[in-house]
Amino acid sequence: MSASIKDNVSEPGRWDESPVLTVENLTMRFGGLVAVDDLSFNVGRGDITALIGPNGAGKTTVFNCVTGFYKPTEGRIIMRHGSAISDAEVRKLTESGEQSMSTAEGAIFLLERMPDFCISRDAKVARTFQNIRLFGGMTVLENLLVAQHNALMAASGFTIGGIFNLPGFRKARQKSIDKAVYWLEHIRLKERADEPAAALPYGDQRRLEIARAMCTDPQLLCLDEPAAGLNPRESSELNELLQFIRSEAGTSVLLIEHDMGVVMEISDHVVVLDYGEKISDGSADYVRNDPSVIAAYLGVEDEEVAEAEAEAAAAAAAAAAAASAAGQTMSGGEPAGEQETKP
Ligand SMILES: Nc1ncnc2c1ncn2[C@@H]1O[C@H](COP(=O)(O)OP(=O)(O)OP(=O)(O)O)[C@@H](O)[C@H]1O
Repeated sequence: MSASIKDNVSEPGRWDESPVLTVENLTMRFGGLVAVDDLSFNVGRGDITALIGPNGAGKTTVFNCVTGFYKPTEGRIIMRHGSAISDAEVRKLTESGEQSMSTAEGAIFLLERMPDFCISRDAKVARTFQNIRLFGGMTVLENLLVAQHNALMAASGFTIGGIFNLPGFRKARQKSIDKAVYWLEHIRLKERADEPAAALPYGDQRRLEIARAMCTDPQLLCLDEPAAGLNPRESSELNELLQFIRSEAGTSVLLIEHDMGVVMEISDHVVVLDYGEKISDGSADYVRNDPSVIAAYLGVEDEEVAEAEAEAAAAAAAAAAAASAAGQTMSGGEPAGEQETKP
């Protein structure tokens, strides 16, 4: 398997070189409805990747396949822990029929074979939902501690260590409190740690939900419309948090988002779906100027897309011809930069 996704709608990028996640020929059918149709794309390690598209394009279905809520009808979803995992190792895992395999550098997981709790616990994929799903009656701090339940249970030896408050358990509990406080500081909610989560304003609840996901130490964080319902100030705080997660925590982010301001400002890589198919895949600039994307959002006819694509191709050919003519003129004389420096 090559990590590079070669097709006629993709701009190759660094996300193809060492992806943390590869979605390969993913298809999801609900009876006769094809919600996702032969979709392939990479999520670059340490990148913010946005999955966008009009309503009903299949974005949430892709998330549900990646996080194990749905078993895909066809296709592979490969999660890599470690940047130097070879195609041969991925092939070996696929042929073995197993769900995961350790490698010299890390591990590989085939998510389509795994139950959802193993995807979050072992493959380290965390997610948030379109509707906030905090524990409203628990305090802000408790919401972050409950996310670390697995580690605390293991440290307690599955009860005994916790009941007798043994040193190993005490240490693990302090570590989880320290981690919760670290994230509370970064979402600026430390002062409200003891308040019920439901009492927070909407934007704070969104950031708390993301912090709760971060407390599970994910390698990949999947966010379903994190900016929905936020005002401009809250949107900008969200952008700041996501950029912090990328740069400081080193976690890769895959997000579904309708707010194009947020997508264009923070995304390293954008994948566009329409009617379950990928119509564009590249940098924010690449997809912004892609006529198919403009058409999908504005709803213009196919002929107009063909016309726009023909115009874009003609403009590119004219620019290339002009550049080549200029190159021939220049090669006959002196380079422009040197001429300027001469007395
Ligand atoms: N469990 C399901 N059973 C049947 N059809 C479904 C199911 N889940 C999704 N669909 C259908 O699959 C298609 C894609 O839906 P999906 O929710 O993935 O789109 P989306 O791009 O996330 O849309 P939105 O932006 O509105 O959330 C839609 O036609 C939807 O009705």
